[in-house]
Amino acid sequence: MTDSRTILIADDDRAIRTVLSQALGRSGYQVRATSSAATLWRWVEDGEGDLVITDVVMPDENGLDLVPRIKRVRPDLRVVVMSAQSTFMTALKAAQRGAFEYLPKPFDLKELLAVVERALAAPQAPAVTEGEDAGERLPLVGRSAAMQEIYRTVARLTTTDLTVMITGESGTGKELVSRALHDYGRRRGGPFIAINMAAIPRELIESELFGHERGAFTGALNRGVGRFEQAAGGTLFLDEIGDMPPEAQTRLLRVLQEGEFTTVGGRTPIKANVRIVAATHRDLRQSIRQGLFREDLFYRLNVVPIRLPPLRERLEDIPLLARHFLDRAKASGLPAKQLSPEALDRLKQHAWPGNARELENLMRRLAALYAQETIDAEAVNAELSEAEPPAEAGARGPETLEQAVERHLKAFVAAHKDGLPVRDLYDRVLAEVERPLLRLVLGATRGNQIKAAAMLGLNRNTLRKKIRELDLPVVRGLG
Ligand SMILES: Nc1ncnc2c1ncn2[C@@H]1O[C@H](COP(=O)(O)OP(=O)(O)OP(=O)(O)O)[C@@H](O)[C@H]1O
Repeated sequence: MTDSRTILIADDDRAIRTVLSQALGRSGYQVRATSSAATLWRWVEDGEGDLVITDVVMPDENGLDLVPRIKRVRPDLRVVVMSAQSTFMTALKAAQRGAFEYLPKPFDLKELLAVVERALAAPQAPAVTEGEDAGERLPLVGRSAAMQEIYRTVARLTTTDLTVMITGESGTGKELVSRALHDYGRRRGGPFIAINMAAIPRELIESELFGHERGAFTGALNRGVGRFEQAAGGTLFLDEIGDMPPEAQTRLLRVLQEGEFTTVGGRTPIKANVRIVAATHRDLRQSIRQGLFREDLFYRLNVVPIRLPPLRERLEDIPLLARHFLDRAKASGLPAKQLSPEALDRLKQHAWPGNARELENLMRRLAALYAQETIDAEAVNAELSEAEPPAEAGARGPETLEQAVERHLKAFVAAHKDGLPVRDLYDRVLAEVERPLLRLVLGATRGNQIKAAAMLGLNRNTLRKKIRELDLPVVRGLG
C-alpha cells in the first residue's frame, strides 16, 4: 500500500538521511531529503510536503529557528525536531516554538515511525505559543534516557496549565522540575508559591493554604492571606502532598472540583486561579489503600504524572551533575575545582540515598575543604566513607544490620542539611525496613504465608494486612 503523503527531511548527516528515507519509503511515504535548512525552507514555502523532520544543527541555519518560521507560513504543517544536543533547553525550545515532537538522537526507527504516524493523524495543528523565548538558563542537568523523557514531558507541559504530580525520592529534583514548569510556562509572569505539607503543623495547613478570617481560630488576630490567593495568576507547588491531613484534602478536592475556595471562617467564595504542581516521595497508591490519602483527590492531581528516577538508576548523569554542582559552588564564591577520572568512578560506586542533593552537598564540601584543584578519588573516598561501610569489610568484620541502617540514616540526615522532614520520621524509617524484610521472608518461603508468619513471629492476619498495605506481590500455588 502506498501513502501519497510526502515527508521532508533536513539533516546534514548523509547516513541519517539515507536511513530515514529508506525506512519511510518502506512504510509507503514519499520522501524528499536535503542537507541544508535553506532547501527545506524553499520546499516549505513552495507548499510541498505533509510533514517536516529536521535536525537542529545544520551548516546554514539552526533547525529550531526554522520551526516558528514554518509555523507562520504553514501553521498546519507538523514539524518533528531531532537533535544530538539532547539537553533540556533543546526539548524546551522545540516544544515552545511549536514542534510537534522532539526526538533526541540516537532514536529508534520504530519510535520515529510511530511519531510520524501520530503527526500525520493529529486532527489539527497544536497552538503555537509564540513570543518571548525561554532564556538560556539551564536548570535541569543530565543526559540519561530517563532524563530525556522527563525533558520532553516538562517541555510539553510548559505550553499547558495541566495539573502535574511529581513523584520521586528525596533530593531527586522535584522542586526543581516544578520551578522549570513555572519559569518556562505560560504563567511565568505570575508568582511561584511553594508550600510543604510536611513542614507545617497539621492544624495550620488549611489556613496556610486558603487563608483565614480575623477570629477564625484562637490566635487569628487579623485576616490571613493563604497560598492559593498569593499564587493567583501563577503556580502553586504543593510539596509532600502525601502528608496532607484528611480535612485539608477534602477542602483541596472541593477547590479542584469547583474552581473556588473560601477562607477558614469565611463565606465568600474566591476564584482559584493557580496552576497546581504537587510532589511527593510517597507511594500515594499505597497511602490510598491505607486510607491516608483520598483516591478522588489523587485522580484530580495525577493528571500528568512525572516520576523522577533516583540517582542510582542514572549513574551516567553523575559527571555532568557533579560538574554543574562544582560550577555552582564556584559561583557562590568557593574555589574552582575539577574531578579526576578516578574520582568520578568512585562517585559512580556510591548508592546516593540522598540523590542529587547529596551529590550537591558533597561537591560543596569538597570544593570548600580540599586544597588541590583536581579532586582525586582519595578525597572523594574519604568524604563518602563517612556514610558507607569500610572499603575492606573484613578488616572490621561484616557490617551489622544496625550499622547498615545507621549508615543510611546518616546519609539521609546529611542529604537534608536544609532541614529534615519534620513529621512521621519514625513511621517512614520503619516502613523502609519492613518492606525488604517481608519480601525476603516471603521469597524464602516461596510465598507460603503460614511459614512466613511463623518465621517472622507475626500473626497470620497481621502479615496479610501488611502485605496488602505494603503492596507486596503474593505468590500463589506455591509451598
Ligand atoms: N537534574 C538536575 N540538574 C541540576 N540540579 C539538580 C537536578 N536534580 C536536582 N538538582 C539539585 O539538587 C537539589 C535537590 O533538588 P530538589 O530540592 O528539587 O529535590 P526534591 O526532590 O524536591 O527534594 P525533597 O523531596 O527532599 O524536597 C537542588 O539544589 C537542585 O537544584
